Amino acid sequence: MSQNKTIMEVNQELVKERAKCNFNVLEVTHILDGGEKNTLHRKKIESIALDEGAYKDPIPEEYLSPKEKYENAVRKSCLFCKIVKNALTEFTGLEHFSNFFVLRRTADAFFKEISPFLLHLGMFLPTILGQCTTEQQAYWLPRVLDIQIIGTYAQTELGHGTFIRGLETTATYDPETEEFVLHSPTLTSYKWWAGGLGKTVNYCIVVAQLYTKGVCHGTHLFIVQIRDEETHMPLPGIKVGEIGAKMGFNTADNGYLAFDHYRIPRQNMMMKNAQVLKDGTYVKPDSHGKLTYGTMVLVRVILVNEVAFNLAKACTIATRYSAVRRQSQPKPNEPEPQILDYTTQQHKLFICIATAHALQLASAWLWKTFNAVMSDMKKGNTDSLPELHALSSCLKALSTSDVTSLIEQCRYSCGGHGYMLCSGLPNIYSFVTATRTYEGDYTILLLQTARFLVKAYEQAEAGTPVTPTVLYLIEFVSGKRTPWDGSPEGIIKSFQEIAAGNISSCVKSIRNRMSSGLSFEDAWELTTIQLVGAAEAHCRAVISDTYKKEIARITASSSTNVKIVMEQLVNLYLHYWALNRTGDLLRYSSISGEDVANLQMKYEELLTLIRPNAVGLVDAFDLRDEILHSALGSYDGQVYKRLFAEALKSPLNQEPVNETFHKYLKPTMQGKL
Ligand SMILES: CCCCCCCCCCCCCCCCCCCCC/C=C/C(=O)SCCNC(=O)CCNC(=O)[C@H](O)C(C)(C)COP(=O)(O)OP(=O)(O)OC[C@H]1O[C@@H](n2cnc3c(N)ncnc32)[C@H](O)[C@@H]1OP(=O)(O)O
Ligand SMILES: Cc1cc2nc3c(=O)[nH]c(=O)nc-3n(C[C@H](O)[C@H](O)[C@H](O)COP(=O)(O)OP(=O)(O)OC[C@H]3O[C@@H](n4cnc5c(N)ncnc54)[C@H](O)[C@@H]3O)c2cc1C
Repeated sequence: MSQNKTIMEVNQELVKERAKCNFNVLEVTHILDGGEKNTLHRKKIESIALDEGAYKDPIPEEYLSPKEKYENAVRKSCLFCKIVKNALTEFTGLEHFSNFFVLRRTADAFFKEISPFLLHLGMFLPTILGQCTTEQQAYWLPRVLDIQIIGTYAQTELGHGTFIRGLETTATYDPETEEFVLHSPTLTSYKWWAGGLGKTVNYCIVVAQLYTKGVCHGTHLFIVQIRDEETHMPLPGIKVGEIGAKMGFNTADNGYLAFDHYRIPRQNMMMKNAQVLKDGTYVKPDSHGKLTYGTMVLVRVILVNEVAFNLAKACTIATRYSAVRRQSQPKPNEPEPQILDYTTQQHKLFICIATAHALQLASAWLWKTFNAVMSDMKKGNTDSLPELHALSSCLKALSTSDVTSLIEQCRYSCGGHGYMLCSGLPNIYSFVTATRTYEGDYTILLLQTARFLVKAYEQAEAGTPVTPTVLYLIEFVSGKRTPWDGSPEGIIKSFQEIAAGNISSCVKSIRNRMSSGLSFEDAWELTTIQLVGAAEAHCRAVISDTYKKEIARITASSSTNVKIVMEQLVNLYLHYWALNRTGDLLRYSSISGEDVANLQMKYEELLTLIRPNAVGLVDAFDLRDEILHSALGSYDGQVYKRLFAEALKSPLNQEPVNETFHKYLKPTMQGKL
């Protein structure tokens, strides 16, 4: 493995673990990267960006003041841009966006939290690609890709994040001057949260209610210059600043923004889907009404990959640490075991490895689906958009929620040392927990998927065709059931039956409530707990099915031992979730109590089978130490030496006696305070 320039010798515990591993680690790395070519490309970018050590901080980030942290993050963002500029100029369209995954991964060596430029590449650029006409793109894209301007995406307001139709910022067209007048009528209409808005960006995309000829046409997108390109001073009519300290994202200068009758040229409305003509005539999009929500769909797709990567980081740290750490003495006169040998520790960690694989493969599949839908839409066909919206919504919701819990589980599995910032786990957690909220809150997105599922159920009942991911509904409404057999295919089938059963129960509840006199909205509202459950069950079935099929497809030409360990992980994922949902299985499938006991036995066997390969499996994520930022998870496993070295960096350790002794402690102890 291309591991890092380690200055310490590798801990013998890890040497032994690596010797035990029975599969070719590099082959698994290629699977996770999507092929050997991608691995080589990734390593090349990582080398360009990291080999010279430019990412290193003179003082550890955590000991800087908030202002210094931010300034350091801007310095490093500019440096990172300079280093990877060639990779940016290779970019020619949305279909190449996956190139940025490699940059994103590499950037983690530079930032323990996040770059203030994240939104520039993560949302400003894709919105220009997705929402601008060809002429607009020709004007904006070169400036964006060359970082001549820096932008962000300002949609959320102080008063509304979820309910986009409730946004209050207005953009009123003035045909006299051919300009839009942007205005923030209330405090709750202030834009709030956009990353980089506080101090970094000079442009942003603003989502505002469009008024022309006295009529409101709903939310539309506008490119707005907010700061002078020379002086960086906010332009007249703009009020902008930073929103303050947060649980994480503290180097992202999330900001607020308000407009006082601020004018922008007509051409700055993003006009790919709807237009305002010079005289103020509004030209409606002739296809799907929600096309202006396109960037959110893209970013939801990207986030599945993002959290899979972060989970890979967390479980690399926790698994390597668990191989080094020894604790307790279950058998008298025998050495303390590695904590990785405890079955409960394996239960905490191996599901993390399997989930990182499942989500990595599901995200690659979703990315392909996204590109296929985009290509249909270029030809004017928006038929597959509702399914993409339903899929990206539930996959974003479930993956961010699962990964948030599993990263916390990785921290628990590292005991007290996991609580240290230098373990790397708190930063990973505080970054990932936000993904559950932003780009569409968990509950909201699952309810969007539920809308789609309820409609699909009604179509299946009516005998009209349904889309591929809900084909299982046809069997369900026909009354056909598959007897429980405990095979991987059988478990996936039962997950589909759970999903179908849950959707069917929701439909019944809504109908019953409506027949007792409630409106559809009220009946829906009272059923939302079940609807969220149904969407979650559907998504679990989709992830499980995709994971199993993708592994079978990709490993068809792999070596035997790689095939075996990959299949063990798929089975572990399926058994874990089957055991987690025994209530649903008993309700919707033909599983018996004895079958549940067999599932448990099989699950515990899988843990034992995976155990010798655990360190090899996390090595296969091929995460350089620079990217992990972890005293517990480095490739050399020198956990204690690294923890001590980190402790010595604390500012409190730079002097033998702190001045508080003379000011407060001594007077207190001597009764003189
Ligand atoms: C070189 C630089 C150096 C620096 C290095 C940096 C690193 C390198 C960069 C690498 C970049 C790559 C990585 C990128 C990572 C990305 C991270 C980005 C970080 C982002 C930070 C956060 C940003 C944000 O949060 S932006 C704000 C997001 N806000 C939301 O998501 C709001 C959620 N709300 C909604 O989506 C909607 O309002 C909703 C869905 C709740 C309801 O909308 P509605 O208008 O009320 O609609 P409704 O009536 O309910 O439904 C009508 C109808 O429409 C359908 N619908 C809804 N939405 C969509 C949609 N999006 N698409 C299609 N259809 C949709 C809905 O289903 C209904 O259909 P029917 O049932 O058929 O009627
Ligand atoms: C770190 C971070 C970065 C962000 N970056 C950006 C950015 O760059 N640009 C940007 O525009 N925005 C950004 N956001 C904002 C983000 O998109 C919103 O916070 C998010 O969409 C949730 O909206 P909200 O905050 O209004 O929550 P709310 O909608 O107020 O949600 C609060 C609670 O109410 C529940 N709820 C709300 N409506 C319903 C309903 N209809 N049914 C059932 N329950 C409901 C939710 O489930 C949630 O539990 C960022 C947020 C964070 C945390």
